[in-house]
Amino acid sequence: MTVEAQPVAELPDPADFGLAVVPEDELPSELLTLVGRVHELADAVAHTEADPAELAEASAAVAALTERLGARRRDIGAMVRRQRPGGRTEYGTLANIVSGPVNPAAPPLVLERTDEGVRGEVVLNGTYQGPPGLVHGGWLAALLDEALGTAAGAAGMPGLTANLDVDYRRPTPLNAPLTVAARVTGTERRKVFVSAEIRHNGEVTAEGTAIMVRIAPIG
Ligand SMILES: CCCCCCCCCC(=O)SCCNC(=O)CCNC(=O)[C@H](O)C(C)(C)COP(=O)(O)OP(=O)(O)OC[C@H]1O[C@@H](n2cnc3c(N)ncnc32)[C@H](O)[C@@H]1OP(=O)(O)O
Repeated sequence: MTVEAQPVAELPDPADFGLAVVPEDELPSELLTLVGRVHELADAVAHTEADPAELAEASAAVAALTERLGARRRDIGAMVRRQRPGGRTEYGTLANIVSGPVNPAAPPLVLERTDEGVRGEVVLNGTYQGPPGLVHGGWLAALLDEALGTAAGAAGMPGLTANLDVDYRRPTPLNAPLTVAARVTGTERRKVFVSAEIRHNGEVTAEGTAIMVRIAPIG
């Protein structure tokens, strides 16, 4: 395969494209704690059998909190800047639905670079349920997509997913440790070919390939 999608030595600063950038170490620990609590809250709500009076009380408390916290909203599209070992700088979408550190709906999946590509571990709670007791296939595709995109970015070739193919090999359990890994397998002009898989107990439960297309402003 030809190698014409050349990696860039240094990724551009998203601030140059008008996006807000928040250094990771400036995120208040109180916010991260709140995100974790709301993440757990969603699972509790999805599975509660509390009685109606308790539910009404909880609903009023949540509505009050929503109004209070929503009064000062960050811009959609804000990015997080992370300093990595060796002085490397990485950017991610702050409220990314899969890996965003401030998104309570995100598992979140934290992906680290490896010699091969990227790898991370994640546990999906009951809010990611599709079939009874199992992870929803759309969420598995989302995890794969994120890993595939991050692998391309980590290789210095960030882009958008043009095509995603997923094979579901085994049922993926909820509330169990999963590993997600991805790597670049080839390039051709602006196309970056990537592959990824999700494993439980070492066994592949889902795997996928994607074509990421490097986009002009960040190419
Ligand atoms: C550090 C970053 C970490 C990021 C992690 C986040 C991961 C999450 C990734 C996502 O979820 S991205 C969101 C979902 N994807 C999108 O919203 C993309 C929507 N599609 C588009 O914006 C455009 O279609 C796209 C930018 C992908 C391509 O349009 P372009 O006009 O820039 O490219 P063009 O159509 O000229 O195609 C360029 C090459 O890609 C090929 N291509 C385009 N679409 C394709 C497709 N669907 N399948 C196969 N190949 C495709 C096309 O044939 C061509 O190949 P050749 O070089 O061989 O001529």
